[in-house]
Amino acid sequence: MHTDPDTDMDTDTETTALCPSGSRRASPPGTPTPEADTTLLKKPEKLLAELDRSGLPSVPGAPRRRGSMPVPYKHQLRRAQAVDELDWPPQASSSGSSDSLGSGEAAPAQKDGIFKVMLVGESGVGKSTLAGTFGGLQGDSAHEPENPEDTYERRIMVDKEEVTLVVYDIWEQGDAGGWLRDHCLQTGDAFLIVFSVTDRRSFSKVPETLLRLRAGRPHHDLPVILVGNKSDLARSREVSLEEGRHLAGTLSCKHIETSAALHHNTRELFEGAVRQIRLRRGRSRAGGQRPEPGSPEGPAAPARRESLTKKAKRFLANLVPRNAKFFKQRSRSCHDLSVL
Ligand SMILES: Nc1nc2c(ncn2[C@@H]2O[C@H](COP(=O)(O)OP(=O)(O)OP(=O)(O)O)[C@@H](O)[C@H]2O)c(=O)[nH]1
Repeated sequence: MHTDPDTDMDTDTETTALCPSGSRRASPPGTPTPEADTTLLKKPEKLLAELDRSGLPSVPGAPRRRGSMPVPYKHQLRRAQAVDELDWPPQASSSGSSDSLGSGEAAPAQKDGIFKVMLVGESGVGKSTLAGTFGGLQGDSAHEPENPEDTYERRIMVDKEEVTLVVYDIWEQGDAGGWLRDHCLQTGDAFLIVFSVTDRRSFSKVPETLLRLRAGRPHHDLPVILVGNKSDLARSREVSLEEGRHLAGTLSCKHIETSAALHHNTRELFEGAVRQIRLRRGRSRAGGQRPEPGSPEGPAAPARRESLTKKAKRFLANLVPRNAKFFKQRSRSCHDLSVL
């Protein structure tokens, strides 16, 4: 059992729950946001509210939509319609994030300071509990089903630089969750694939989830961290630390074990996600990112439709690194979230 009080998130950071109108409650730095002031929404409504926020007028001084105002017509559409009729998928931003949610018309410098992290994984592995630890919530009452807080925004210091980290816990299982999963895929700057070390089934689903993520953003070098949660439950452990690391090495991901219940390694996880995004942004600025196909510097767009076999091969090639030396390097450092 680990008890590590140091792993709690910074106390000098600011937490902002996103409100229904999509406008954030701005509290001055250092002012704690009262929990009672937090407006709780169900997941789809929260997402629409976020979409609304990205559509706010960019004119300085223009009024922001209040909760009492009617929702714009496009947001009153059914989910499927809304996806079809809004420009989808959104264009990738220069910062490497599609920015369909959240940052709206932010200046590039601002965008660079916003890091969007998606919690994904099977049901019951502890995604909401992890998100709660990030949001500063504590105790069981924070995770009552009628309080489905699922998006947290905090300003945190990582390596002496302040960033705005937004953590989304909106991943849904099953057919009904397809729309939200697509949003997750297109929006995230980094993905935390959470499994429970006490549930081998959730671990065995990791490659499939990763494949889905990489297939959804084939031309992006997505930061992905495998998170073995519930490490405090030593007696019911079904997945060893070595197995987790080995899988991460094989899949070219990072790996960390956490206990959301004890706040063990949770701070390392979220700060690590920021570092992974920063490293990739730095590399892409230095010219190392793979260009989009069809772009002047990228490979020519395929003239013909690919066969299913070819597509499958390409997905697998993306999943497993081709170069054995590279693979060894990656697998050795998969637990170090401060390096690529
Ligand atoms: N012992 C222990 N229990 C945990 C930990 N993390 C989460 N739990 C418990 O596991 C259960 C499921 O946690 P959730 O956070 O709801 O899991 P989830 O992945 O969000 O589940 P869905 O909302 O169904 O997708 C809850 O009873 C949590 O209290 C942990 O680190 N240790």
